[in-house]
Amino acid sequence: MPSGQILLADDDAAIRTVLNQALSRAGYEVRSSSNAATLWRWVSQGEGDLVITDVMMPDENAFDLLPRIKKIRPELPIIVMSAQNTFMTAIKASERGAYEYLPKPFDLKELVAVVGRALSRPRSAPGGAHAVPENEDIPLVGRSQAMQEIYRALARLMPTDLTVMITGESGTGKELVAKALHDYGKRRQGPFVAVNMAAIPRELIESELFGHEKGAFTGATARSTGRFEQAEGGTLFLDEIGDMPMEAQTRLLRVLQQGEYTTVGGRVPIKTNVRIVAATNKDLRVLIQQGLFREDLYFRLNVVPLRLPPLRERVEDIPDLVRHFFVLVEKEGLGRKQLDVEAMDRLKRYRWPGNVRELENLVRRLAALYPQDTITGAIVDAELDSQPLLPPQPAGKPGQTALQTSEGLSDAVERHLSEYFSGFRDSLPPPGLYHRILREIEGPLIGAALAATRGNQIRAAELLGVNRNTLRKKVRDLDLMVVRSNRA
Ligand SMILES: Nc1ncnc2c1ncn2[C@@H]1O[C@H](COP(=O)(O)OP(=O)(O)OP(=O)(O)O)[C@@H](O)[C@H]1O
Repeated sequence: MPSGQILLADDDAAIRTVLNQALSRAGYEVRSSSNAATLWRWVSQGEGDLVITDVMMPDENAFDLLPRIKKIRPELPIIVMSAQNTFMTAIKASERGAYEYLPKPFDLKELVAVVGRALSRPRSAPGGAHAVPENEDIPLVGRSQAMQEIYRALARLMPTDLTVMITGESGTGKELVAKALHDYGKRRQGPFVAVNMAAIPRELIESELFGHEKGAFTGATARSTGRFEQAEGGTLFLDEIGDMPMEAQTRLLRVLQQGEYTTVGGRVPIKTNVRIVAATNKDLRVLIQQGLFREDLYFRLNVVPLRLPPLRERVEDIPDLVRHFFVLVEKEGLGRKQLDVEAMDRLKRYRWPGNVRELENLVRRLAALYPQDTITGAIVDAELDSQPLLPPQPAGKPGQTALQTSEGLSDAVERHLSEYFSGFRDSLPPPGLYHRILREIEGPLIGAALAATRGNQIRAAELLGVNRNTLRKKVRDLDLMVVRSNRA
């Protein structure tokens, strides 16, 4: 049974009661208060093994209190809860030395797990507070659940130098996330250098990245520095990493393994101190199967994977993003507009194949081309005319709803398979394809059913129309993670 005293501060009595019950049931002793002053008194008297606090309290903002607590008791873990779920909240929590940040509402089981982890971590490793620039324009916009996860992951990554692999469709914000990791991380005084593998001729990639010596190849008339050298002490963002040729992959692997490289045509190993953030919109595991990407490099790069969801999976972010882009274009001298309800509805039902970039471009067009202050649904229709809309949210019972998206599932699978087969050119994929493909479809299907039922396996089995035991076995066999929530 775990033990320890928890100091809890939140001005909402209902939240105090619920958390008190959950934590007491888990074996902790809880003292709770509705204000920051009492929390501060307890902490300064040396009480408590862990603090859980809301950000907005009647007498003080917890972000102002945190540095004082850290000063007198640097090893006391602090968990911050907030309903103000922006990127900056997550970053500030990390910057002020919070052990963890939980956007409200959260799962009680998760809170208890975080408390358990915080209390069992080695005492000599206090959550490293690091100062980040004050009051920046918020770089990442969106408060959807999916973005909350990204913010929390970013906040945890800020004080580290870990290699990060960002995946996501084109235009989902991969470069923006890489830049935020740099700008708010501990290397922000160093350079941020971005290289797009798809934009450089393949035969020049090695020299671009690692530099070359004079005479290394025809046309190399002088020594040239590479991007690694330019990024020394900072971050190197390797975009479209799936397009990196094999030879360059081998050199990159060496950097990740040994922290050194040689220039093209050079012999002397050069030590390097660069944080690598890679990004791709391709499935690297498919490239590995096709022999186009080194598996060992994949594992070295994929230390912390971050998946950016496509915009159609977080349509609730669209109003915030639209507002954000209108503010940006206003700063550039274009008129500020607003969207009527119908126009916003159209945007939420659109597929957004180009994701946030496409939305940003649309806002620019609306600001530049239309004199009226209010943008109507008809205008949005005219601007998006060639693109298919998603069907409206079905109102009928789930059982009556046809399995329908703007691209049929079988069309998508067919397209995927044809790309997969063509990757093997004259040969065939490895045997066992039937079961491999079915597994790939089963995983997301069961995952989606569990997510929709918040991890309730009985309801997920009903939804899927399979036996409960069958579902349990599949979850085990496919090694799926089940996240339960009491909000099911
Ligand atoms: N969450 C967000 N908040 C604000 N702006 C965003 C967000 N996500 C993306 N953008 C904007 O959308 C545009 C595209 O983002 P970005 O270039 O980072 O995407 P990407 O995934 O790297 O695209 P690609 O794969 O095509 O290189 C940029 O102008 C970026 O500023």
